[in-house]
Amino acid sequence: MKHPLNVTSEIGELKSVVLHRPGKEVENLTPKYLERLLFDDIPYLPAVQREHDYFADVLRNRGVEVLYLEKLMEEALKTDELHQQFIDQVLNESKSNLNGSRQTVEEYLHSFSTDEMIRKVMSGVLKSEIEPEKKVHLHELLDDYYPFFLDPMPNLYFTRDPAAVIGNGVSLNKMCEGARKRESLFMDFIIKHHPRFSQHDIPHWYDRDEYYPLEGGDELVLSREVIAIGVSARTSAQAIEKLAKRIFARNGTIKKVVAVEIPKLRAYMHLDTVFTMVDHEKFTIHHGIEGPNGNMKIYILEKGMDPDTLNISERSNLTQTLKEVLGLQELVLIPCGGGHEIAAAREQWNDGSNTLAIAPGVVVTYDRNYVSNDLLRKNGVEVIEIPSSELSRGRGGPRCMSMPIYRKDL
Ligand SMILES: NC(=[NH2+])NCCC[C@H](N)C(=O)O
Repeated sequence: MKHPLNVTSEIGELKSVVLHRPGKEVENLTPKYLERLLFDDIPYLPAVQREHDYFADVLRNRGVEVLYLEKLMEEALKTDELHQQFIDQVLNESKSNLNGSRQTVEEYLHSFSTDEMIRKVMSGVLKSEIEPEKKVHLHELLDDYYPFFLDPMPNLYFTRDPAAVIGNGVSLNKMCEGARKRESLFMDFIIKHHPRFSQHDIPHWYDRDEYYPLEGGDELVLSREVIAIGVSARTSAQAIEKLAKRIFARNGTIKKVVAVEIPKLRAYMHLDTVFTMVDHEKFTIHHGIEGPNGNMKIYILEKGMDPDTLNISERSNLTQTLKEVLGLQELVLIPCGGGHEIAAAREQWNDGSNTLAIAPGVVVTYDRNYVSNDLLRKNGVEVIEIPSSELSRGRGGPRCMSMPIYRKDL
């Protein structure tokens, strides 16, 4: 039986991808909770869905199999036992908001069919949804002025982050921000229980119950031998070490993990917001991540003498390091917004460097980043633009909105 996961590069022809179409969860955003829920504005639901459908159609038209997170999840929860197990886990991980109403919320979730229950968990449960007569305890009756029993998960359409496929294994991520911690539950259940995956040997390079945070936007598969991981606002050095050791212990093809430190800023939250691969020797970059003279802190991790050690060596120049680890003579870095002081900052904020490669030299990008898109074309890249007025409000681009599970080997 063919293994269901295969990602040995960022640019190999994309065959299967997991997306999430934004749903009611984005309508549960209000100004008061925007910052905590990691949004800068409230997307208009019909428009954000139209844009997302356009994105999915672009992929399908290019022969990519588009899988939806909630559909996979519904297919995974086939028994009553799994249904119950999922509800239990969601409630356990949402404990602080339940206000003593665990049983009430549990009964409420059980009143839905599996697909509706999954959508409910994603969109959040408002206290006002549950009939007052079901509230029996004083603390339930008292208003604590917080509207949710279960917080909405508006960032779910960024399927890149909670889990990432590397080789034929998965990194089930420990999300850094409270607002996103529960998101990785879905892929965890899918990998364990969906028939497409459950029959296979799928190594876990990381797990969601680890202590140190690691997010998929920081994980880039540069080649069969090399992965790059951002040391960022969301991903810690300790997590990178742990993942590297697990990967090396498996003795597969990956020999190097390149840790790239980037400034810990909201605008640059993950490595893929400032750096993505578009072709064998072409990358987008936002120069704001480089220090004076283009210097950066880059470390190459390799297998040490015994399973518990790593050899770590330092580098300072991104171009040189990429040439070295990828064995390239030439390398082109395509600057976001052409490196112009205003255009670069504006387009980076709207994910101008965040490209999703669907084949070598073919990328999907947001239409609004026209300076970056023109420059990509001038560098011989085929650029497929998608509408982005609403999608971009969540601060993520086409790469963030996709979780490739199968790419053709280069
Ligand atoms: N891979 C990415 N760059 N993802 C972007 C995620 C954006 C999301 N609002 C967050 O703050 O987490």
